[in-house]
Amino acid sequence: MDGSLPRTHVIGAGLIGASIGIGLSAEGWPVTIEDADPETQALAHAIGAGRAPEGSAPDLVIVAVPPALAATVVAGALERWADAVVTDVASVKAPIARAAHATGHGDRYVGSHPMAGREISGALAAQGDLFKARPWVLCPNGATAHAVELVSRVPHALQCDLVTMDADAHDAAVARVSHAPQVAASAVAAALGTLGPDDVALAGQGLRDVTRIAASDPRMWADIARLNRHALVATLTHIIDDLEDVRDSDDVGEALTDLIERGRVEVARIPGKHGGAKREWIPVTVIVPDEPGQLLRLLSDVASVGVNVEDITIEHSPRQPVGLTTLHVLPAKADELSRALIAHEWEIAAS
Ligand SMILES: NC(=O)c1ccc[n+]([C@@H]2O[C@H](COP(=O)([O-])OP(=O)(O)OC[C@H]3O[C@@H](n4cnc5c(N)ncnc54)[C@H](O)[C@@H]3O)[C@@H](O)[C@H]2O)c1
Ligand SMILES: O=C(O)C(=O)C[C@]1(C(=O)O)C=C[C@@H](O)C=C1
Repeated sequence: MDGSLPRTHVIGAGLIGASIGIGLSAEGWPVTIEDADPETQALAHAIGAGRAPEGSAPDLVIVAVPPALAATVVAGALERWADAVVTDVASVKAPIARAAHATGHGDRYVGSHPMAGREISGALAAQGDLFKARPWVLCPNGATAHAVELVSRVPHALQCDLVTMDADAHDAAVARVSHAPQVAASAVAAALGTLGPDDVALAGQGLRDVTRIAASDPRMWADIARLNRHALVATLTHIIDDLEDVRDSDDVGEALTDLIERGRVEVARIPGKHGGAKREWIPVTVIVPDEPGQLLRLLSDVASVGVNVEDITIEHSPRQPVGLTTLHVLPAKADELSRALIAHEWEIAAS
């Protein structure tokens, strides 16, 4: 390494590998990227996720393959490049750390886990800013200070919130904050199977909020469940016990009140957009005709007022040629935005 930016090689050019490649390349890092699938590899090069692999050895290797393959690919990279530091981004850390240490080169391995992703896979879904302001976990587990410093440059470059943890503690925590939520979202979505299309069309925002990740790739989650089975089963047992208490109670209302009250306490502890305290935003819902260009016109009108949109959600109305677009803004800005949009002849929905 010439003392500046590390020559970085990404293995696996799907959603996460290509997003990292785009993000680091945009920061000027020399990135090469490879994928077992030649079409995916060509696509990754075309979208700016890195150049084709070349002869010289990398300083840093980032393994972004499916979870079940991560241990083998990490071990292979440690053997292949004797001076390189190796990291991976798999959603479960302890089994991969064990495999890295079994090679005898575990001091050059630092496990990583960016706590951001999407419910769609593949390079086409990649975004260079996918990880911005999100937690990025490092599990050094016996790595050298040089290896930890080198790997930590990745989350710094991608403007992530760096968190250092032991691999087992990481796996226990993500069972609760990531893996069980996927199971719960899929179970709620699967329960819609008894309904016909007209009944499903009644869905409001509550169902959408709870089921976004139900569209996820089952292959990735099957790998994650197998690798983190123990912690996942413990978490599911906790959730199932709570659900059984509600189902079996003589007073279902009282049992549900207890569950919702405990849930309210815990949900308030989930950090908001930038990892800090959750911010209170006010929703301004606008009725937008389902026609090309209308959403763009709305956002231009919002921009002309100078109000920052903190978040945006779009709900399509199944039987009407309109969509409901909800703009989440700071409380001090909500009235000003509503008045300005009405002046621009937008219809505001009652909240
Ligand atoms: N998707 C998420 O939300 C998310 C978030 C954080 C971390 N992760 C972790 O990131 C990793 C990648 O997930 P993804 O969502 O990018 O998956 P993906 O399916 O989009 O991409 C994986 C890529 O790896 C390639 N690949 C498979 N075996 C390979 C090999 N031996 N050599 C080179 N390439 C190979 C595949 O062809 C594919 O393009 C997983 O380990 C996952 O646990 C995923
Ligand atoms: O936002 C999503 O789509 C995700 O599911 C991302 C998510 C998560 O649970 O937060 C999923 C798995 C990864 O290991 C890390 C991030």
